[in-house]
Amino acid sequence: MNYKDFLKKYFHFFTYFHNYLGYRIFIALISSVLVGILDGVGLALFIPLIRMITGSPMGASLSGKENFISELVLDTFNITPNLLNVFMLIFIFFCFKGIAKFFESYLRVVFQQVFMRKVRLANIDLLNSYDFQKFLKSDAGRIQNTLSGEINRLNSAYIHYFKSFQLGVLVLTYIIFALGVDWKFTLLTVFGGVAVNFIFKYLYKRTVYFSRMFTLKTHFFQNLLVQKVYLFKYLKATGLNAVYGEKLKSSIHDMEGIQKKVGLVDALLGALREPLSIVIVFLAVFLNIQFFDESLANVMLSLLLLYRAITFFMTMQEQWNSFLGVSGSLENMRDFTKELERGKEKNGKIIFDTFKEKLVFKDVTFSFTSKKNILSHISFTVHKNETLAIVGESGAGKSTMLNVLSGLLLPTSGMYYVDNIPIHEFEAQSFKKRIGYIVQDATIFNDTIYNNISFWAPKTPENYKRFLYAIKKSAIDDFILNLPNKEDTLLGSNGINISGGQKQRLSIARELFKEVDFLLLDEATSALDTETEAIIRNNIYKLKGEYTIIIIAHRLATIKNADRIILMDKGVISAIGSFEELLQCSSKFRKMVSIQNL
Ligand SMILES: Nc1ncnc2c1ncn2[C@@H]1O[C@H](COP(=O)(O)OP(=O)(O)OP(=O)(O)O)[C@@H](O)[C@H]1O
Repeated sequence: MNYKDFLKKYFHFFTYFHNYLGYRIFIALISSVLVGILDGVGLALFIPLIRMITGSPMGASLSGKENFISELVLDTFNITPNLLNVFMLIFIFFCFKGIAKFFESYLRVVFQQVFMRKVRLANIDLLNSYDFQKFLKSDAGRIQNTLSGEINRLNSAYIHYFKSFQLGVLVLTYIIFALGVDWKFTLLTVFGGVAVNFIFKYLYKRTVYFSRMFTLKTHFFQNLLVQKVYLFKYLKATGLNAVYGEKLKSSIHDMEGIQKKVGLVDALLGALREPLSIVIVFLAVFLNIQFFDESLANVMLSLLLLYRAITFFMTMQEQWNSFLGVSGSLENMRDFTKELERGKEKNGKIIFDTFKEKLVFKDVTFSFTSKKNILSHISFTVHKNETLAIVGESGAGKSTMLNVLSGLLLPTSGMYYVDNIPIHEFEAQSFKKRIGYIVQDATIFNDTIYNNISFWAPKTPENYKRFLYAIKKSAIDDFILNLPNKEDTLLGSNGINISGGQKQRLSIARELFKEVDFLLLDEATSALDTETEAIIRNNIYKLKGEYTIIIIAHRLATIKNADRIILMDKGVISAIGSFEELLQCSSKFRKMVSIQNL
């Protein structure tokens, strides 16, 4: 077993931090050990000091092994044990401890920031490259919660974990010192401590369980909250706001209930700790005097050292329980990251520069599950700058086809070629950059019109020229340039509200601002009134021949001027051709046309 496997098996929390912090974790640990040693040695030097000041019988017995630390230090540095020298030595040790403590505390904060940054950046990168199909199955509340609230709990987990570790080092240091003074008494006390820890183990387990439950409950709450904001209008308009609000409130009560339970366990641990420690120490003192016949002076000295060890041990337990209380977030984050890693989209190596010739579907089948094909054996070709429309009944597979065309979904079988190269051989991002995607719900960001369209591109003369081109092509230029603040007008919840048609034109402008080869429109104009729809439709057709356009629309008027139309029926192509050709060859199409009075 190599050291990584060993760490993984016995120190999985440690391994998690180690994955992000690497060598830094050892620097942090060494600095903790140093603080512990300097503190312990500094304190041990008080023993000769007490002896010198009091000359007490307790001090008199403190020579030889009982005094091993101070003897060692005095011998090593060849120092005459007088009051001033010992005092100076103690002072120097505590100064060194101060310096070590400073570095230890500072490094803890620095490494904590490094850890949080690395976790955040790694997960955001992974989310960027998360496969769309996997995303469809994921829980939006969980994603949101993990990357916001849960990440703060992870921060607390880091702090508590390392504090526990540092305190553990101090406990060990004092136990070693106490062992040097009176090993029998120390061992008895340590065994007692270990025995009591078994009682605490059950309580620790409960804390871990509640921590996991809390994470799950917060995912659920976030999910409800996201939907509450997203569906606000619908919920408000239908009076369902109150009912939905009750769900949210009940979720808040659930979270509160769990946190109260964590608090209860924590309070129990806190309350039990001191009485149990007293019992252990008392028993150890009793056994020691009764059976080992050690002098009370030695016991008292070990007790002094053990008192410090016990104090640190109790604080360590508190920190550890606080760590366990948030450890659910660590497990959640680890699982979340693994899930994102597993769900990484397939990525080829070929950089897609620009579209040259044709898109070819060759016997493409797509299914979400093995049970049902959503697209079955589809074959067709789209030539550069052609305008292709896809029509068909609801659920026929039109959006799925567009998702495959855009590379969001990969064929389950068959092959999709772009300029004769299989789609999965392209570097995904470079292909997707060449796509303009316009959907029914126009996407508007809370920012200025310029930023909404340029996607935060700097306002250089070149970009501004492109901006003017985009707003002109999408027929929104008059509206924007007549606003008091023109393109600097704020949109969205922080700015002005604009109509559905204006939003749609803005989102078309955003796609035209980008240098794209393809314009994919999925029911982009179906939410608009006929007049606005006609305006946008004309604008889109003005782009004919400049872009390769693929349109899904239920309104057949929208697609009348397309070069070719694909009629989908239950996942297969029922007919393909121009509007007139389909009228000739497809009774289904004729029926659709007559229903829409075209
Ligand atoms: N994420 C998914 N998981 C499983 N099945 C899905 C998923 N998305 C869509 N489907 C199924 O795929 C089929 C085709 O859906 P698709 O959205 O492509 O149809 P469509 O023709 O665009 O319909 P509409 O006109 O109503 O938008 C439907 O039966 C749908 O239930």
